[in-house]
Amino acid sequence: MVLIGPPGAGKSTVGRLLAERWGLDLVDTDAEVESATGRTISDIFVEDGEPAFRALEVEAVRAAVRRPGVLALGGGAPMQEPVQELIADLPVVLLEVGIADASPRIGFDRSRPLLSVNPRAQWSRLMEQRRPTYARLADVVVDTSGRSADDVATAVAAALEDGAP
Ligand SMILES: Nc1ncnc2c1ncn2[C@@H]1O[C@H](COP(=O)(O)OP(=O)(O)O)[C@@H](O)[C@H]1O
Ligand SMILES: O=C(O)C1=C[C@@H](OP(=O)(O)O)[C@@H](O)[C@H](O)C1
Ligand SMILES: [Mg+2]
Repeated sequence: MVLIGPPGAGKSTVGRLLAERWGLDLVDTDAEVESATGRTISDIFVEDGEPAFRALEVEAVRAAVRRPGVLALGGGAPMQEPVQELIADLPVVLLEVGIADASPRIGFDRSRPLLSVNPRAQWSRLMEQRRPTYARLADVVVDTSGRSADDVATAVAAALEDGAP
């Protein structure tokens, strides 16, 4: 199964919790890109630009969908058509969050380069653009506002009828 949603929705955290519950591997595309290149997401954005990061992200998804497990995508990954094609046959769960909950979770440090300047406005603008695509791709939507990551994992599992993917 695949987790999508805005930065701060908890995709990486809830993905790890679900993988533990189900005894499956977790692939977090950001972590894969960092370990494949030996560089941080932030350095890749600054030194090579966003298109270079997006190409690496597609390759991480391509490798991940070959094996069973939980796949946590970066927030921008589902906007790429090749990613949409690669995840088309997998159950897709959208983790929803508003700016009020996302903001303290993210803390808006430099680890998310798209949000390093005027982060709250950037987050809101990006999510306005992305929301229709997220909604179109999602089989299940789980609201994370005011819920712990554990509760979110439970809600995702219940929404998928406790069946591991
Ligand atoms: N439901 C939640 N409630 C509170 N904090 C959360 C929740 N989910 C994740 N977090 C925290 O928010 C931060 C961002 O979570 P992360 O999993 O990296 O989100 P994403 O991968 O969607 O950007 C982390 O510090 C994480 O511990
Ligand atoms: O929204 C985005 O475009 C991005 C989100 C990040 O992942 P998270 O959504 O896990 O924070 C990471 O892939 C990169 O900084 C770009
Ligand atoms: Mg993440």
